[in-house]
Amino acid sequence: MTSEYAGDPGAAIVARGLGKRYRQTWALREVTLRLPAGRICAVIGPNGSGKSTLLAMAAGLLAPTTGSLRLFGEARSTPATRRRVAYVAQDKPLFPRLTVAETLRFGRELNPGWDQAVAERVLRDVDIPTGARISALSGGQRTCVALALALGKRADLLLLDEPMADQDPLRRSRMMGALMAEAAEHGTTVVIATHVLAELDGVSDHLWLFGAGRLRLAGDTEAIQSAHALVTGARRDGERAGDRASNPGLPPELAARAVVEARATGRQLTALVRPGGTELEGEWITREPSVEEILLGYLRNPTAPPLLLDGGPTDAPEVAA
Ligand SMILES: Nc1ncnc2c1ncn2[C@@H]1O[C@H](COP(=O)(O)OP(=O)(O)OP(=O)(O)O)[C@@H](O)[C@H]1O
Repeated sequence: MTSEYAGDPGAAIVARGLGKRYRQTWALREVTLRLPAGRICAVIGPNGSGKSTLLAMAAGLLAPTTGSLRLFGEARSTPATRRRVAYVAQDKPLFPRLTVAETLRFGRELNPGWDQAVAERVLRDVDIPTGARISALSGGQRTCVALALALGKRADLLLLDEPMADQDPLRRSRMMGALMAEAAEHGTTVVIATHVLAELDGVSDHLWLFGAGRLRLAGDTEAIQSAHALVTGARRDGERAGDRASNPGLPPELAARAVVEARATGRQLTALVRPGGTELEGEWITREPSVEEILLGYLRNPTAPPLLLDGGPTDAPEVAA
């Protein structure tokens, strides 16, 4: 085992050539990424693109078919690593017969570093009475209890699979606020799978976008933003917008770049491109796109060229870890 890879404690997650196959179907293929500790990483992708599979492998609940996955430089499924990780699964399994208070007591007994005050504060923030039975809570309220359990564990890495999907807008914003405050105070790394793109701006500082089991976009959010430009201009006669990188309908100065997506609205052409090549001449207006605009561009065009800025270890062992 190479020491550089195994001893990369500055990285919360390092994956190399990671893949997961269910019978004949690959849920995830050839994923190589590195998430520095302390980051808030959003995991985006259409239904079935492999997000939950990645999180479940990181949580030590699924074994990779290929490649390796390490947390804080260590094998992901050792007891020591598991203690550093809290995972909120999509279905948020809780014991329905227990009360909220009994559920927290359970959390305290299982976790040596348990922080009762944090768990109680999260529940108070969203008005969940600790005397209520889990079976009497709504789906959204149960999610809050699952998040309180995860935060009370005081883990170094929080893996959250669509935690806000069943929250009303007010509770969603309160939960995100509580989560971000806790993460900032303790330097916790958070990996959060979500479909809610609008709420990522200013929250996540790292992004992974998956499509059909492959990583399509990965890296620091600011680096991804500065690697794209949103270009708007008037269509010329005979041009038509399409959504392929090699779009013959694009003006030559745009077609020469990596085009993520191009769309026409009336006489106007808007294209999400990667900067490079010659300066754009003529009446083009260029600006930096928002994170949401970039993600939507990649989601709308599944054939857009991938941009993988995470790098990854170069001398990592090939064995599954
Ligand atoms: N236990 C399983 N057995 C067989 N196939 C599975 C299993 N779990 C997931 N898959 C398949 O693996 C692929 C990835 O699924 P995964 O749940 O990771 O996607 P996802 O991006 O989390 O989707 P969603 O946004 O709907 O939660 C899908 O094609 C899914 O059908």
